[in-house]
This record gives sequence, structure tokens and C-alpha cells, in this order.
Amino acid sequence: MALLDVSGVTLRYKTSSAVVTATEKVSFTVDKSDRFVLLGPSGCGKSTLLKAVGGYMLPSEGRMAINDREIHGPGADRMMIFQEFDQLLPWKSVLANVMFPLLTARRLPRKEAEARARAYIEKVGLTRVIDAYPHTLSGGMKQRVAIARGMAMEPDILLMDEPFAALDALTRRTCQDELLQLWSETKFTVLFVTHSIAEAIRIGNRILLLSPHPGRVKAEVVDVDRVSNEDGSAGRLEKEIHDLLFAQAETAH
Ligand SMILES: Nc1ncnc2c1ncn2[C@@H]1O[C@H](COP(=O)(O)OP(=O)(O)OP(=O)(O)O)[C@@H](O)[C@H]1O
Repeated sequence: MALLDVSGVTLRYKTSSAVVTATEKVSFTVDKSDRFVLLGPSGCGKSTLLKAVGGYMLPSEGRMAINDREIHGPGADRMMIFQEFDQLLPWKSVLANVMFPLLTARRLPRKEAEARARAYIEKVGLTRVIDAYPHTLSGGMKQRVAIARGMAMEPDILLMDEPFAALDALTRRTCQDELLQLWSETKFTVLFVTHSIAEAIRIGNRILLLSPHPGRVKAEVVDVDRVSNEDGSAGRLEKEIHDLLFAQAETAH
């Protein structure tokens, strides 16, 4: 049984003047310990899909289930990490930010919450700024706090919406490496959204390619680790994915 099962999901926004179809009949499954990437051009509905898996939006058609339980709303089994640097509570220290959902959503006793928060802050290498406030941290550090906060909840799946997109290239690369390092230690499950082909290949072991608006499944690339580890093949895979994503658009011009 898959950890996450998304089956024939259509997601629509209803505004006062129009109905926008963000994704159409999208299906995929995520297994435990997958680093599953949703990849596609801007506007293909990646963030909308993630929002729906998070329980913040219900499908107009199709079904989503986690551990065979239908998703009806948000839950502590799914934690979201966003692109924006302002997702932390500015009036709370790093430690208090990481402890906050442990106390409120997980309802852990304060001592236990603090011990767990300290352990995850150490995992992301931020112990020396544990008492600092978010406005004194760099963008990369704030994202690491958000990751520590998400991981400390020990959810069944981490939902990451372009978490490194607003970082400079070097910091982005470091954060990607750190995420992979954390993954090799704990083998958590992550559903990761990006529009960067290179980032998808670095992060994912499986990549779902979505067509432009409305998002439909174009293809799934499996076993990315094995393919991209072969000599010089990351570049080849990048080109193949590019061609798959943009073939139709290019022939149309
Ligand atoms: N709140 C909203 N109301 C109406 N339409 C929306 C809303 N949010 C998104 N959309 C539309 O739904 C479609 C999918 O948007 P979404 O943000 O999920 O795409 P995306 O693939 O994540 O894009 P990006 O990479 O630019 O973030 C787009 O056409 C967008 O304009």
C-alpha cells in the first residue's frame, strides 16, 4: 500500500468571475522514504496539488488518501515548508519556533518538546543560533529552521513548496546537500515541488512531469538516483526531461 495515493485529482479555483482548472485528473503514488518531485512550468498547478495534499483544498474530482485514510483537511501527519522566509513566528526564538507545533499540534510535554526541538536544530546545524530571533538570520538559516520545525513533528510526509527557490545559487546548493544528508540519516518521505529540472534531479528519486496549465501528468521518471549516478548521465537526463516537458510547446512554434 502506498503512503500517499492521489487518484484522478482535478483541482479548481472558483473566483467571482471564472472557474480556473489548476490540475486535471492527476494520479500518482508516493511510497515511504520516497523523495518524490513534482516538476513542471510555472502555473501547472504544483503548489495547488501540494496545498490539496496538505488538506487546504478539496478536489473537485478524484481522491487523495494518506495511509489509506481519505484527506479531508490538514493534519500533523503532513507538514508544509514554503518558499517564503517569513513562515517563522518573528516574536519567537529559533528554539521556540521549532517547539511551537510540538506543544500545540503534537501536545508533547514542554520538556520532551524542548529536547526534540534541540535535537532537530542540531541536525540542521543551527545550535549556535538557537536563541536568536528570525530577523537576525539569513534566508538559508530561516529555511533550515523551517525544515527543523517540520521534521521535528516527525510527520508521515514533508511537503516542500520550492523551499530553496528564493536563495542565492550557492546557498541553494548547500541547502539541497543538507536535505539529502538529513534524508540519508532518517529516510523521511518528502513531496517536493520545483520548476528547476536540475533541482528535481538532485533531490528526487522519482520525478512526476506535469504539462502546462492545466497540469496533467506527462510522464514519471523513476529510479533517478541510479540513472543520474552513471557517468555524465545527469546532463543527459536533464535534456531528456527538458524535451519531454517542452516538446509540444516547441513544435507548436
Ligand atoms: N487563489 C487562486 N485563485 C484563482 N486561481 C488560482 C489561485 N491560485 C492559483 N491559481 C491558478 O491556478 C493555476 C495553478 O497555480 P499554481 O500556483 O498551483 O501553479 P504552480 O505550478 O505552483 O506555479 P509556480 O511555479 O509559478 O508557483 C494557475 O493558473 C494559477 O493562476
